[in-house]
Amino acid sequence: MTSSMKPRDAGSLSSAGAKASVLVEALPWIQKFAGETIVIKYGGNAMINDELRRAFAEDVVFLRHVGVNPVVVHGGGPQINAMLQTLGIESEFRAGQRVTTPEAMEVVRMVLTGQVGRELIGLINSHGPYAVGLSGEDAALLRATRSTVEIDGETVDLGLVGEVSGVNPDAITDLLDAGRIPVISTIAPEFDSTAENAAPTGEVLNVNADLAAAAVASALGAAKLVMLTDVEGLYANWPDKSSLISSLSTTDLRAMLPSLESGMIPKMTAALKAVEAGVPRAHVVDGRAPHSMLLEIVTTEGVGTQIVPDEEAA
Ligand SMILES: Nc1ncnc2c1ncn2[C@@H]1O[C@H](COP(=O)(O)OP(=O)(O)O)[C@@H](O)[C@H]1O
Ligand SMILES: CC(=O)N[C@@H](CCC(=O)OP(=O)(O)O)C(=O)O
Repeated sequence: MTSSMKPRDAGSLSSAGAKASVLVEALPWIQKFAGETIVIKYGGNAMINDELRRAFAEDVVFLRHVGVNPVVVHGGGPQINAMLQTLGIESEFRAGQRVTTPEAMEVVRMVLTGQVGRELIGLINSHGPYAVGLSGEDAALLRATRSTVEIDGETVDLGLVGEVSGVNPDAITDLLDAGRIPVISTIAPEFDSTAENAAPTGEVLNVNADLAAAAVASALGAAKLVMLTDVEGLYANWPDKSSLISSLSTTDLRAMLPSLESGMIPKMTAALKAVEAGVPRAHVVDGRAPHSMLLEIVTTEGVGTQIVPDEEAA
């Protein structure tokens, strides 16, 4: 060999074959979802380290480059907890949602829109001018009414917590049409009723990010809702790790809902609402594994738990 010749190691052809088969397997899925909108909920518990956050940003940009319209809805529960703790503000969760006082609300808004959202936007935009941050307050994106939860047959007040009562999809589709990637923080102005002509009260409400993502996915007619979290998916007998469910119908999920705990309550309620509103698939995937979201979308096997309409589960 001369000095300009570089040796190729013997195994490189077979490893190239394996890489090519991954790409070829992705092709029908890329074709299926090209031109479609996929709503990706990035949970605060899945943003564990820089490597994972960077991998998430790469996946989102990958999807955009193969013609999919990704819409990111982010959480930030642990990040809000850390800031509340620093400021010495107490906060508790009921049925997986934060009881939100006016004092806590200011922190929720600051952390979600000023910290967590900003960081994601920066990571995505290290690949090009794609991400634009929106809160539910921007361009009348979200409307919300006060939300309560039922615990043991009792109605529990959550304070300044909202459920989405309306979505203005134009605020998102205008950005998608311009080739951008919307990154949504789930703060929403309060309206005094769900009616179209309802008046804003002047308050802003804290909306659970899973539930907001489901409302956004339904309003956009998304092809999928993918929720990244810190477990492999939904376990039938939590915390028994051998009981991971790969697929279940909306009827089976509805039956399971009363037995669910903590963060899985809003997450599975969101999945159910999205699929019942016509989103063909909702998925929960493990955000602690790099590129899990992309694997879910572009591989045949998929990962995590998927929720499908009853007629497809049969
Ligand atoms: N049946 C279940 N299967 C999986 N996780 C469950 C289940 N029941 C409760 N959980 C809890 O739900 C958590 C995920 O919800 P949450 O903490 O709100 O995540 P995120 O911040 O990603 O929205 C898991 O970490 C787990 O502790
Ligand atoms: C009402 C309510 O609980 N809001 C959530 C909003 C953030 C969120 O949902 O974050 P994760 O997706 O990381 O859990 C909260 O205050 O923590």
